[in-house]
Amino acid sequence: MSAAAASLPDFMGCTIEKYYKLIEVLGSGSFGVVYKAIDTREEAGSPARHRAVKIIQKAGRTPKELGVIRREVALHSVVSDHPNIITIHDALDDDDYFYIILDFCPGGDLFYHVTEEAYMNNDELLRGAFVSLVDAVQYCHDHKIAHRDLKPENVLASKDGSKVFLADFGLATVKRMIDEHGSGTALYMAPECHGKLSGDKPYCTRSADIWALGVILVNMMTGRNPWEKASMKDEFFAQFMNDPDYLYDTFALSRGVCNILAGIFALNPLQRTSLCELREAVMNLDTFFRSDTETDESSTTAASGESTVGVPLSPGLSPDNSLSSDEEDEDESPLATPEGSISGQPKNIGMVDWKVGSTAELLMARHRLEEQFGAGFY
Ligand SMILES: Nc1ncnc2c1ncn2[C@@H]1O[C@H](COP(=O)(O)OP(=O)(O)OP(=O)(O)O)[C@@H](O)[C@H]1O
Repeated sequence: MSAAAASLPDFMGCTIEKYYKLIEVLGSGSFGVVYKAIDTREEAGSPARHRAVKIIQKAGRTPKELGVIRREVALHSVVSDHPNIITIHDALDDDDYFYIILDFCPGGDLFYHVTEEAYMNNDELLRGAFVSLVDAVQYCHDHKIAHRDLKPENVLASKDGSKVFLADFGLATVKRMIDEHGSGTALYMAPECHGKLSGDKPYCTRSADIWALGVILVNMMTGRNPWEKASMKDEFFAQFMNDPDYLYDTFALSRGVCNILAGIFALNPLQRTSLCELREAVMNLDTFFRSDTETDESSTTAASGESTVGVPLSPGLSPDNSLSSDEEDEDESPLATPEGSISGQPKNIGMVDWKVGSTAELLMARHRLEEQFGAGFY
């Protein structure tokens, strides 16, 4: 049981905002507990009948931390109409809790499907799911939002793993460049996010998202991690840096996908494959996996079909996935305090103030300025 789950009362059987009856605990994370709910307005059998309700306690959080939660909901709301991003239907709060009403996703998260090896040696399932994820991230970037914590645990999936839905915008930002190092989940962080390799310089949040997609692709193809941390102190990453064939030699992957990975894992973020290029390359790829012929010709570890190469998967390693991010001090986004949202009875605090209001205006203003003066002016 997570700390959040332990400190929250049992909401089972409660009805939130007159309509959402909580019927089952789906899981808990660092900050809240997620229930399956029935929307009592919907007929039995309607796809909209089931919802997920995430409940986050306010007690013990600073105003800044509460602002981070509101920002998460606000940024998620901006992109939640994409088919591969989990939909937020409502965001409510009362004196004590936030209640975030989401699409119910019955298939668990991508981490589960990766551990079940759902995508291994299944080119079309993998291609469809991975490209959907790329599309979701592209949609975020088109709306000036970088996710910053892309990992299989933050992607929900359909039961067969063919459909994926990006979730958990807790670290998302509208900043293109950021100088906050070490924020995210180490396994998925690009070298420049750790700071050392790039001299602690500010880095591009969207390029870092692309790197994380590369690690997720390795997870989906192999059920393993390529390294624990993209740092020269990491034995596997150091091997990758010294040998361009490291991934090809380690895993039973096709030459084609290793070339794609080489573009994603470019050390220089400016040389990293763009999302458009990545999508196109994956769509045009013959196969992700090493063919028998290719395997016969190779005398590598990968050729033996060995599944203990690379780094094993380990869930939930997000030591820096913190609510107390210093980013809030300088966040340019005026999202922190939607009027009237903190006190009083549970009510709809969200979609008008947060979605159509300041966030959207800010993003649109940025978009116009970028069109006028070019990207990167801020
Ligand atoms: N929309 C949803 N539909 C179905 N299950 C969900 C949904 N959202 C979350 N869950 C389930 O609830 C669990 C907890 O989700 P939550 O977002 O609180 O935490 P997390 O992502 O595991 O952790 P953290 O917030 O610490 O990153 C998830 O692992 C998932 O199994």
